[in-house]
Amino acid sequence: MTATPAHTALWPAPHASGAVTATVHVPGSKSVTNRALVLASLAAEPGWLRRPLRSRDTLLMAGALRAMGVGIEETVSSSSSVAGGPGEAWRVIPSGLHGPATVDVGNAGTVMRFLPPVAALADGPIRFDGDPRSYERPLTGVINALRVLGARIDDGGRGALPLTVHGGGALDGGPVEIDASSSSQFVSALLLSGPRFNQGVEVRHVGGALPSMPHIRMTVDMLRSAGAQVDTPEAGGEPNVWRVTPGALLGRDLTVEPDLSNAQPFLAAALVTGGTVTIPDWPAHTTQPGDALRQIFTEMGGSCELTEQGLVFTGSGAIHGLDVDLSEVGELTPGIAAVAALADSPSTLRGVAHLRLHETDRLAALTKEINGLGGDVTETADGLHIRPRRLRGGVFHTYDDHRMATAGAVIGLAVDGVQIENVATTAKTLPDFPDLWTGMLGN
Ligand SMILES: O=C(O)C1=C[C@@H](OP(=O)(O)O)[C@@H](O)[C@H](O)C1
Ligand SMILES: C=C(OP(=O)(O)O)C(=O)O
Repeated sequence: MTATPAHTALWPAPHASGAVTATVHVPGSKSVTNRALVLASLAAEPGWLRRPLRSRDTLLMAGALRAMGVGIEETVSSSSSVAGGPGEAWRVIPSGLHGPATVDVGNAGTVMRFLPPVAALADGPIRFDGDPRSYERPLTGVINALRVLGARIDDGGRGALPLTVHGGGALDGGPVEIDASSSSQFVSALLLSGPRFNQGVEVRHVGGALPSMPHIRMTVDMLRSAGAQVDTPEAGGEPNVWRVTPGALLGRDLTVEPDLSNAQPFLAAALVTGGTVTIPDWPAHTTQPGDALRQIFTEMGGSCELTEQGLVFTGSGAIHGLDVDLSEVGELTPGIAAVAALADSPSTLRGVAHLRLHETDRLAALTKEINGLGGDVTETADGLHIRPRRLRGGVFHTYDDHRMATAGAVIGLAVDGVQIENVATTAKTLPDFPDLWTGMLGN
């Protein structure tokens, strides 16, 4: 969070007049789409990406890879006879990566962390720049590791963006120690390009607790599906050590799962209004952290069932507070905080100090904006205490954070007169949010 922003456009968050009943088709996962784009670009043969997420973060990723020479062709198929069914499909055609090129990372953690290792494999200079907030987000783990692995990087001594990676067409690779306690994306970044390093890579995390472990498991799973050999702590290896063997990556035909973290506000709508929301294509098995919502929102008063139609989530009308460690699923915090502010008992959200360095300082932003509506939230060293109180309408600022906007919309269902400042910031991962939201409410 920075200083209170000037009001840009205000979006009146719709108030729910009763229990919501809806089926919501949630677009593809940001985290899967951006990993798939990187892996397909590093592969030895072309691949397909079906039902990719089309949002600011994924278009920035595609644009950056194109700038380095990768072919990404966007096609739309209306035929269900095409493998993967109707919808959008991207054909990714790898080629020799090269500079000079400029990469706009926006404020996408996946782009600013996953692509410097790719750039180190390119031939020529690749300049990275982005939104002002991207300069403040941690990157030293990736920069220092790449230097140890043989890359030349000019970051003006900042340890942050903007920077230039002077790619030499190949990278030695080998063992490296990093402190990834500020972002799991440091580990994912090094592993994703690891098969293409001459010696592969051995990443050893040293430092405080590692957040967002499901996202690291997603990286490992997707690498293995592309033919990479990865040794992990889970597979009987050393704790906090991951090894990727050098080797060619396969071109895949991958259909992207719905983004379960973006399903969160819609599930919250069922919980908050005592209604029922169905999310089609909810995967039976997934590494996405959003799958934890089945348990978390059940503990908060709902119930759910995985059916042929998808995940059917039903609210009971009651909303309970909870005491929960969210370190594995940090990106769910804003949505959980919004529901907790409407609950019948207090909540403690723990294990998420690193959210201070996300799109905005999410702990400060949630505290300020919920309290601005009459709430009683205090920050702790690693999270939030939320004591529910009757809330009133008012402006809910978003600080260019998509998950602040969707959290405000959840509160608006129950509290009349909430106005979301800059709802368009949801374009980072869910450009259709306002339409999906009003559609869900039958407007
Ligand atoms: O690898 C990924 O796709 C992500 C990892 C997490 O980052 P942090 O570990 O920095 O929280 C998560 O919060 C982010 O939204 C997406
Ligand atoms: C933290 C998030 O994004 P990023 O990938 O930019 O880190 C998020 O989407 O909640």
